[in-house]
Amino acid sequence: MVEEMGQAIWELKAAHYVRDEHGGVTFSSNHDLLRSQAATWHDYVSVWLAPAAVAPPADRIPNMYRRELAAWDKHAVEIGEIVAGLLSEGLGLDPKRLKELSLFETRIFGGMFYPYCPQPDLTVGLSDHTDPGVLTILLPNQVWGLQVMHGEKWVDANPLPGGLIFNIGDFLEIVSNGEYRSVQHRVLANSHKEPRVSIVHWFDVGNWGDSDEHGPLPELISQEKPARYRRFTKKEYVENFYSKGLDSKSLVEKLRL
Ligand SMILES: O=C(O)CCC(=O)C(=O)O
Ligand SMILES: [Fe+2]
Repeated sequence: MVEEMGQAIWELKAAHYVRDEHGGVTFSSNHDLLRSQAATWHDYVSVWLAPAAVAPPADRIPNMYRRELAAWDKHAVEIGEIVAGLLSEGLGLDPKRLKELSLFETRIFGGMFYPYCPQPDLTVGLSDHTDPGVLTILLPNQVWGLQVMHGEKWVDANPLPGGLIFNIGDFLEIVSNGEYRSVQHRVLANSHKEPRVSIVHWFDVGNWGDSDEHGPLPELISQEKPARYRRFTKKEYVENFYSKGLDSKSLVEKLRL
């Protein structure tokens, strides 16, 4: 479906081409184009799925993938909740703790489309970044290109057929007081003739007023393990993300004590 949208006729793309990143359905080329220092080699479809206040009316979602998207979202929520339970337990907390904090209430679907790039040494497909939210689920096709930073080195994250990849985001790193680390990753410009396609589900905090604060969970802070990050407001979080390209400093670096 993302591949179809990527290859779609220009009229369809143009109907959804917007650079507003705060809700609804968008189609854009190089989604952080106006914020980053250099252009990268991808097209991008996104749909805000929840909360309802930012989700588009159903008829704004292109007909060609309305049903598939709803089905995929349902599965992504199921698996996201299972993983959230395991992540809570991994912190020694009640399995429902992260969910009850409304950490998984905002969901954004992203369809990343990386067409063949004739000069892949001149740019990347997607700049080096950490995901700002809580958890990301990736479902890539079999065209290779994703890399993660391991130690000081970029390592290929080769796709397994049908395999899902879960990324910890900055938010979860902070809430877990650094027990989980957000992973730095990037996508190389696609040198294969076939397009690289990756389906992305970002889970983020819902139900969060402008002046409410989040920070390391109090039960994870002790004399032996003092807070590693300061608390922050929604305003700070949103401004940090939207004032820069993907390629510059993450929130984690700014909040580290
Ligand atoms: O294309 C991919 O597999 C990764 C996409 C990604 O990292 C992102 O959109 O945040
Ligand atoms: Fe990412």
